[in-house]
Amino acid sequence: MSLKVGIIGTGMIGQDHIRRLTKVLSGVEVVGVTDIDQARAAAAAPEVAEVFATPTALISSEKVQAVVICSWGPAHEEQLLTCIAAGKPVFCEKPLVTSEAAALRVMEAEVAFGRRLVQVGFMRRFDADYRRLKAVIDSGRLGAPLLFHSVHRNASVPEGLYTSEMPLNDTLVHDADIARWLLSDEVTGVEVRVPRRSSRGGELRDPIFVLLHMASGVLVDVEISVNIAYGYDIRGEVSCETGVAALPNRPATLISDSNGIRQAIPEDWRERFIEAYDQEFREWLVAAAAGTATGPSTWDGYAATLVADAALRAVSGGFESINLIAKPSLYGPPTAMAAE
Ligand SMILES: NC(=O)c1ccc[n+]([C@@H]2O[C@H](COP(=O)([O-])OP(=O)(O)OC[C@H]3O[C@@H](n4cnc5c(N)ncnc54)[C@H](O)[C@@H]3O)[C@@H](O)[C@H]2O)c1
Ligand SMILES: O[C@H]1[C@H](O)[C@@H](O)[C@H](O)[C@@H](O)[C@H]1O
Repeated sequence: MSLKVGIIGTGMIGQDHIRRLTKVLSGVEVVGVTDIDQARAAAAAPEVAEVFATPTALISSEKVQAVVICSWGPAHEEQLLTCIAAGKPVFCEKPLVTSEAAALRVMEAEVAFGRRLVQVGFMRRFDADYRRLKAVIDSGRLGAPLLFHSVHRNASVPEGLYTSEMPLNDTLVHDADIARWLLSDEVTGVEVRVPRRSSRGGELRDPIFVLLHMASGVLVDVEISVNIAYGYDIRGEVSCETGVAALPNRPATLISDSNGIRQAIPEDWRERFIEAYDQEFREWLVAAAAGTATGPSTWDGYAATLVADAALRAVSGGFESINLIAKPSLYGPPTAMAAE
């Protein structure tokens, strides 16, 4: 039997996830869509799907068994709380929410419900290259990790929609989450440096350099560049005591012509992480069909939100510390930092 899913937000990633759920994956049916732009929702809706007037109407419909949230970050809180109140499993695109207070409200509601319902869209955790990198670190054969270099480059970002806070509260959250996950660690403090501004980014602080201090003492440097022009370039390298482990360059067809020999670079996140998104939804569908959620949790979304908040405060210079609440047992054993 197929899981009946409703989609909130039918913009770039909403449309890509509709394609994935209707054309790539099995065991799922998209039965409803909604967007504040009703014409966009209608254009994106698969033939069998109903276009709902509001997120609340979609979430409360008996037709919809589980929900996928692909609206803008600031809209996520209300939609998540409505899903939790309805007891429906929900996949929420990152960022979970855009403030600490909102993250705590969502966590409180899910803990009170008593069962995990929320999976956050940190798709890098489902990427085969990142999974292999983590297996090497976890095996311990290179000794303890000491430094992690994370490079996050976007060719461009949507003009007007991508605001000055977003390098830190929309883009950096991926690097914060992957650092926590790869290193099985928590971020305890953040520093930010703003170098010479790219002339391509208008008023945006771009690029931006972030240093994450982990509870173990590992340092993570992150380059965020969101107007790099040449493609979507994601790199990661972990220096350990007796060796270095890095993400591979993605295999792509080698083109030889009068310009030389070259390999194509992915254009954007859709291309770079296409298999990771497929896998994240495969795993979500299994858990959602059982009425729950696995993978990146509300706790992980909360931790990444605190990093974003601290980074926004650290823009003016200095070190900003992060203080997580004690981890509710719903999200697993206490982390190093929460236990201190
Ligand atoms: N995991 C990833 O790699 C990844 C990639 C892209 C986007 N995202 C995330 O997905 C979300 C959407 O991003 P996008 O690039 O598709 O943006 P987008 O602007 O293309 O689409 C967002 C859509 O949501 C709709 N919307 C906004 N608020 C709404 C509300 N309150 N109710 C109903 N509809 C609403 C908008 O009208 C728009 O159609 C963001 O949170 C973004 O950070 C994640
Ligand atoms: O919403 C997108 C998405 O999360 C991408 O994966 C990231 O690279 C972009 O910077 C961000 O704006």
